[in-house]
Amino acid sequence: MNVEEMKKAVAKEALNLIEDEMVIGLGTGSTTAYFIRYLGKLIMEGELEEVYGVPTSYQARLLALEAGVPVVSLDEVDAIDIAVDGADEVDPQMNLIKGRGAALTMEKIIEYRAGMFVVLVDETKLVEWLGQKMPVPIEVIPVAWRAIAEEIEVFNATAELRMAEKKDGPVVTDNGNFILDAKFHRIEDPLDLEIELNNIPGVVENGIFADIADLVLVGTKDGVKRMER
Ligand SMILES: O=C(CO)[C@H](O)[C@H](O)COP(=O)(O)O
Repeated sequence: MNVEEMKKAVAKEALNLIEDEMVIGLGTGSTTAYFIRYLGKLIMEGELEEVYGVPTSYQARLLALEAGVPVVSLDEVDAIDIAVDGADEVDPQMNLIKGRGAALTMEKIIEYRAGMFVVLVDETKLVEWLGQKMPVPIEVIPVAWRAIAEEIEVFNATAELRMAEKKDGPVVTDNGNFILDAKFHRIEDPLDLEIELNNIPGVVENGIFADIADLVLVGTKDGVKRMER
């Protein structure tokens, strides 16, 4: 199985958790994109009824509309039954780094609120400790980016302003903010760092998702494996 097949396998596995009348948080990224497409297919075929998606980004919203998943926004629902999303790193305690797609703030709001948060990854995302491969994305108020980058150095880390690829200048998030990518040597205490980073004035949210995932479906060469609490 190659990485793309692993992503498809976990996306299909996650469909087993979906029932009629559920409100589903729809994550962002290439793995969740498979899930959204498969979900749309089940809805279009009449296999699932009265399910609604709450998108975590414009990407998720557009995909859901294209796939035939009815979308509602967070302020229209009383509760979110389940949220399904990808991740950039997963440690053995199921702490995550997310935000390569710059959607971390809405992702965290929706996933925190969900009755169950399911993470879909391929085995390349598994790490021994957070920060092993990926920087921590931090969404910041634009004018504060430099001040916050300097504050982050206190944590013995370096922060870079994320630049856009098909636009001149920095990436601007769905919320109109900038992203700093902060490289830490080794994150010993993810929950503590998550809280500390959010205490810096001007930080909107950061991409450490400590202690929030309920189930991680891992696509491996030998099939889908589960990590759960
Ligand atoms: O956090 C995210 C977007 O903000 C994504 O879920 C994360 O980057 C994983 O994406 P992919 O499934 O494409 O590897």
